[in-house]
Amino acid sequence: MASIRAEKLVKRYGAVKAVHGIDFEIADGEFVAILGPSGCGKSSTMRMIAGLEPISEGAIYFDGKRINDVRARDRNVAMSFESYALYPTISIYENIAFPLRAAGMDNAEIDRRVRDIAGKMELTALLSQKPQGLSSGQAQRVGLARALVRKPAVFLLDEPISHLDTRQRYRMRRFIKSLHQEFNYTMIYVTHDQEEALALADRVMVMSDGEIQQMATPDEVYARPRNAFVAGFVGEPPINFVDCYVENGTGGWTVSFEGQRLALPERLSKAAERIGGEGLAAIRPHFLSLGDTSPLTLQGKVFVTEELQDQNLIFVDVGGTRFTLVAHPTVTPRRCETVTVSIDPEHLLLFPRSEARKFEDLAA
Ligand SMILES: Nc1ncnc2c1ncn2[C@@H]1O[C@H](COP(=O)(O)OP(=O)(O)OP(=O)(O)O)[C@@H](O)[C@H]1O
Repeated sequence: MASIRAEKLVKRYGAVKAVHGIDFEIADGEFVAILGPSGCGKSSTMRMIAGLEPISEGAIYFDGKRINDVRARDRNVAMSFESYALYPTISIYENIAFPLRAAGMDNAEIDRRVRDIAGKMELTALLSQKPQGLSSGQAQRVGLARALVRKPAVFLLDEPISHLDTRQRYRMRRFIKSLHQEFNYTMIYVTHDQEEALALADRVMVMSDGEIQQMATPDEVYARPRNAFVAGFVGEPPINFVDCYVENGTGGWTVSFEGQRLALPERLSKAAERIGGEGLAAIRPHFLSLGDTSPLTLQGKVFVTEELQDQNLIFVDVGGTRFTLVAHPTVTPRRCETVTVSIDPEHLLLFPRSEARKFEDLAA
C-alpha cells in the first residue's frame, strides 16, 4: 500500500483546464471518494494518479517519491472501470490469474492467490466457467478480483458500479467496503453519486469546476459543508436554501428570512461575522418538522407530498420559497393545508449570498 500526495496538480487538454492546481494527501490504507458533477475533473485527477494521462503541472508522490515520470505499469496501481473487459475464451480462473502469469509468478502462488481472492469475492463456484453468461454483477466482481489479485499499492475505481441495477449496486458496495476493511488498500473511488461516496469512504473529496471544494469525513461534509456548493451537492433530498439577512443587534447576531428573525447560536457567529448582510441560510430536510416545536417557525402551504413507506417527503411553500421536509410516514398533511414548519436552529447553516450565484449553474 502507499500514501499519495498531490501538489498544485493541473490538467490541461489544449485550451481546456480540467484540474486547477489542487493539493491533497491520502494516507496509506485510506479510502477516499472523489465526488462531483460531470466534468468537474474527477476522472482527470484519477487518470493522472494512474499514469494514464500526463500531468500538466505540479506533482504526485507515492510514499514521498515523485512519480510524474514513472510509467503507468511501474506504479503498481490497479484500476477498475465501469466496463470490465474480460477475456471471453478463457475461464474465470484464468481471467483472474492473467496479471500474475504476465508477471511470471509460479503456479502454486498463482493458485493460492486466485482461490483466496475468488473466495472473498464469492466467485469460487464460477472459477471453471467462461465469462459468457455471467450477470453484470458477477462480471464486475471478476473484474475487481483480477485487479486486486496482484496486490496493488493503490486501487483506483472509476464509477465502477454506476451501470448496475439498484440491488446489484448495494451488493457491490458491500463487497468494495469489505475488501477495504479486510485488505486496507489505499483506495480512490470516483463517483457522482453522493450516497455512494458517503457510504463507502473514510473521506470524501468534493470537486467542482476543477477545484477541491472540501475534503473531509462523510459526517463533516454533511454536517459542516464548507460552502453552498458542498451543502447543495451532498445530502438527499437536497438541502433547502433561503435568502436571509444577517445582522449584529444588541443581543448578538441574528438571521432573518421569510419575515422571521432568529438569534443565531454561538456556533454560527463566525460565519455571521464573515457574511454580515445578505446571506444564504440552509437547512437539511431532516431538520425541519411540522408543528410548533422550535423558536424558529414559518407558516406555509403544503403543495405536494410523496409517501415513500419508510418516510414522507412534504413540500411546503413559504411565501414563494419551497421547503422540503422529511417526516415520519404517519405525518400526512393534505395538499393546500396551512402548516407550521419548525426549523431546528442547531442545524441551520449560513453562507455568503455570492456563493448562491457562483454555484447556481453547477447545481442546476
Ligand atoms: N481527452 C480530453 N480532451 C479534451 N477535454 C477533455 C478530455 N478529457 C476530459 N476533458 C474535459 O475536462 C473536463 C473534466 O473532465 P473529467 O472527465 O475529468 O471530469 P469528470 O468529473 O470525471 O466527468 P464525468 O463524471 O462526466 O466523467 C471536462 O470539461 C471534459 O470535457
